[in-house]
Amino acid sequence: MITWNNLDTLASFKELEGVKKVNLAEVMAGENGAERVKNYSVPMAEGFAYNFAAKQVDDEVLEGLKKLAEEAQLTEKFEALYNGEVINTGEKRLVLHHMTRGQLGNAVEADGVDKRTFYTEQQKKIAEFANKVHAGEITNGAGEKFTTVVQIGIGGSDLGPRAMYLALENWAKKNGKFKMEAKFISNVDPDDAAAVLNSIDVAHSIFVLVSKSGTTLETLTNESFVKDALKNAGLDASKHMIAVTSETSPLAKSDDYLAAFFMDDYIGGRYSSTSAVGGAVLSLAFGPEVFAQFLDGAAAEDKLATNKDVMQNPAMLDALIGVYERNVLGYPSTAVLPYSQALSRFPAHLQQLDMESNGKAVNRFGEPVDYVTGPVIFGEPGTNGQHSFYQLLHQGTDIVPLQFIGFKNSQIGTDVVIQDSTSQQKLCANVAAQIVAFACGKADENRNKNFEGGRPSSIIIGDQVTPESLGALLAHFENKVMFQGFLWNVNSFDQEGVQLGKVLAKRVLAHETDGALKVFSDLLNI
Ligand SMILES: O=P(O)(O)OC[C@H]1O[C@H](O)[C@H](O)[C@@H](O)[C@@H]1O
Repeated sequence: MITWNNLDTLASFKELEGVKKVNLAEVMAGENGAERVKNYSVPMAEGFAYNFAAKQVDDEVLEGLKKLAEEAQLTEKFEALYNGEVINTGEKRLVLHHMTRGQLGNAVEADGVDKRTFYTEQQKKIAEFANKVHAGEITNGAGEKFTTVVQIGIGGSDLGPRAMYLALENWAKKNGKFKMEAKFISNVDPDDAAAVLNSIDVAHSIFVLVSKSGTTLETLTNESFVKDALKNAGLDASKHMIAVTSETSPLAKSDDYLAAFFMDDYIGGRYSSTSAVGGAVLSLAFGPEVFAQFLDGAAAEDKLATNKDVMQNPAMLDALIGVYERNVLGYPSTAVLPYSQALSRFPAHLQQLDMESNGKAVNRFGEPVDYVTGPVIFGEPGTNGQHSFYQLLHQGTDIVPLQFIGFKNSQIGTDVVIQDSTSQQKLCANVAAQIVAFACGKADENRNKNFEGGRPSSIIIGDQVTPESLGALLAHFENKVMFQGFLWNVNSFDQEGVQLGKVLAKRVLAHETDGALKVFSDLLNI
């Protein structure tokens, strides 16, 4: 029997609050620290390891976290989720994104169909379509091959696919898998669509309109923007556009598209990179085989997340340490710091994934909770971040837990030796140095130059950003966020908090305003 309880009602949580806090600077110093780095590491899929040596935990805290995982029934809740229970209580929906990349539990039937069959059929259709585009069997009106794919979408219909495309672009070019360049239009700022349209050859571009609901103002506006551009170029828009949406959306019934591919309400936007939402653009850009490899990596990581043993379940451990930092140590935010240029937009994707999922002040039954939930997530790739906001991370008044991601190898492989080391070695040297600098600090008589240390971080270390490893990394964070939602007893799968602003914006555009809204509207010349 699963019971959904608030974090502060769990005996194991109360016990954890009483456990002696770890002095990170102390435990990370000397031989002891070296031992921790060797031992506090959990294998992940696709050659990754999650190393938490520099987190503010010890064996006693870990014991407490294991008890918490058990009492909060994390494994059982995940099991219920992938077996098709209505986990999204706010919207009364199942949560099935894991099914887009594998089958963890039972077959799930919903809306009269087997869901796994539905998702794989969509993938097959996308693969066939992409292969035909690449083979020149599906062409523009003049019978010429498409060379560019442009995704139009926002939020979950943009961030994940864009981050994944950028992560694999150079890998694909290097490995002979690059089929088409991809561009993305998301913002309703007209400069976004205009700039993208100016940068491409519209006559040889295929546009993927992505909107699960089919009602998102920004996306529909940008669709019209693009259709206008196609018309102005004397082109038939319906020969240049495909749609990815849910079967119940208004877009699903339209004849305006060359083809339509479907996801459904059981795949949250921010969890949709492995569905048709990521599938269409990534299959067109790199070929369906690459997209399938990406799904394999995600599936492998999902499997690990089913493990009952916390020490063999990196996503669960990461989640538990995060909750410990948030609710016991009281740290307000988390920085995600990939030391990889390929992951330049990965932090932006994680911002939505994490903050839209767990930025909640009521539990899954709609009752207010008496504890803090999701942290503020931000990040930039290293080393760029080091020359930007690391000052605050090292010496600011807030302690910000850090999640480093590092790779032994670059993607392109071109490198130079300057001052006896390659750029890749310099990159990796920096991440190693940062972990120790944050954890251990350095005493100095000059207070201004003093580093307290005690600033916790973890690192996920991998070989290279490849389709498989990227899939695994994505699934790790999706599962981490899910487990944290279980611990906080919030519904991680709805996002009511984004509605009010949308409603008020509509009122502004309809000139139905008064008070502050009216004055702001006037100030902005609407
Ligand atoms: O895919 P769509 O239905 O167009 O939704 C796009 C995005 O907009 C909404 O406002 C939500 O906050 C996001 O979760 C969603 O991903």
